[in-house]
Amino acid sequence: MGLVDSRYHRPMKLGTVKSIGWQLGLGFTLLAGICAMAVALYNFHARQYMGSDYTSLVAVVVRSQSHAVMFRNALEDLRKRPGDPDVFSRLENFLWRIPQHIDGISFSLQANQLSKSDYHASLARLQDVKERMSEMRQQLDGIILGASPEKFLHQGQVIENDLALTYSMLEELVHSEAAKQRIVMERLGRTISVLIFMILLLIVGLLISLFKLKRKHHKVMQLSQFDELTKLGNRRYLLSFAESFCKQSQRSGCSLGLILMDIDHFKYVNDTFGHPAGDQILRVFAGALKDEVREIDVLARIGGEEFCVLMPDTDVDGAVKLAERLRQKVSDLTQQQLGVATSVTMSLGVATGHEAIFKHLYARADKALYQAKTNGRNRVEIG
Ligand SMILES: Nc1nc2c(ncn2[C@@H]2O[C@H](COP(=O)(O)OP(=O)(O)OP(=O)(O)O)[C@@H](O)[C@H]2O)c(=O)[nH]1
Repeated sequence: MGLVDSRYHRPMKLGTVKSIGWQLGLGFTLLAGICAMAVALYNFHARQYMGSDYTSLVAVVVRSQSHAVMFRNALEDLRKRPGDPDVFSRLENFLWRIPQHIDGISFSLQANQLSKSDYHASLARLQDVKERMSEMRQQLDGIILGASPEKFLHQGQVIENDLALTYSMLEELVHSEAAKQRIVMERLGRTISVLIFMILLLIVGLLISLFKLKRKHHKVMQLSQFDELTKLGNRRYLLSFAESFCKQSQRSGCSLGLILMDIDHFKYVNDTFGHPAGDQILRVFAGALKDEVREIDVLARIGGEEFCVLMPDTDVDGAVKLAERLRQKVSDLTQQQLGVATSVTMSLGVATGHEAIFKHLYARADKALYQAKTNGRNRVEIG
């Protein structure tokens, strides 16, 4: 009498749980890594376009183009009305405003992170125009005092041509960059959608895996605590209640009862009718016990043909009464009920008390069971 016969218990599948945990962790890390790399790569590729405001840059360039046109008109007016003070003041205004716009455009080009090589030549030409305009301001002072405007007009026409050409080149550049930005933004939108989809997929995958893991864990717990043949709890199941029942009995002062049961001459049954018949008897036997015990009692199969009932709040009289009832019920099982052409009896050992340690209660019941066997079997003894 003693330990569980390992031949009749399936091994726990703890390895399965561990491997699922591994797969889960690895899958999550891989996906998270891929997502992070995709975002980082795209950010690097698209950073030139992210912070650029091409709409306002286009507006600045277009406005500057209108300055060039107005400057040309003012030059025309000077040609037609060389002494008109109104024309002088318009020209003065342009010679002051256009360089300021050139500074504004230079700043906007640099701030919008365009590729320097794309706008370098235009910028150099604008700087040159700016310098030439400061010379023209001095020339205009001379014209106001009566000098000939011919040189001024010629230089003004060259500058106006340079400005028109440079601004149209810049407009083309900014438009093409704005088109690229639109494409990048569209791609970015798609990438974000894909990422969100992947994250959702990841969450769903995780939830499914967690659900499966929980089910496997439940199954492992079942396998590790229950006996497949009789569907009763096993020794581990019994022990999971035993110590707390002992503590509770000590605290409440109520007696804890334990009945150990062992089928008599079961080896003979096996040898005579075969193992499948023995299994059948064990199943019927377990069912008969189950019908008799209270819900609060812990019924377990703790060995091959060895069973026990742990009963909280049960004194010796109550325990012996139940033991006798069980013994009677088993010996009354008919051949029809058993499904085998034989009858079955069992020996029982009873122990009750307020033991602090379950092992001590068990040892007393075990000793009583041994007494029942040696005193002729099919009987109850108290330990
Ligand atoms: N069919 C079947 N037999 C089992 C199972 N578990 C243990 N046994 C058998 O139960 C028998 C127990 O034999 P013993 O320990 O000699 O005890 P016994 O023949 O019942 O004799 P006593 O206990 O002294 O009355 C062995 O033949 C085991 O193989 C099981 O799950 N199924």
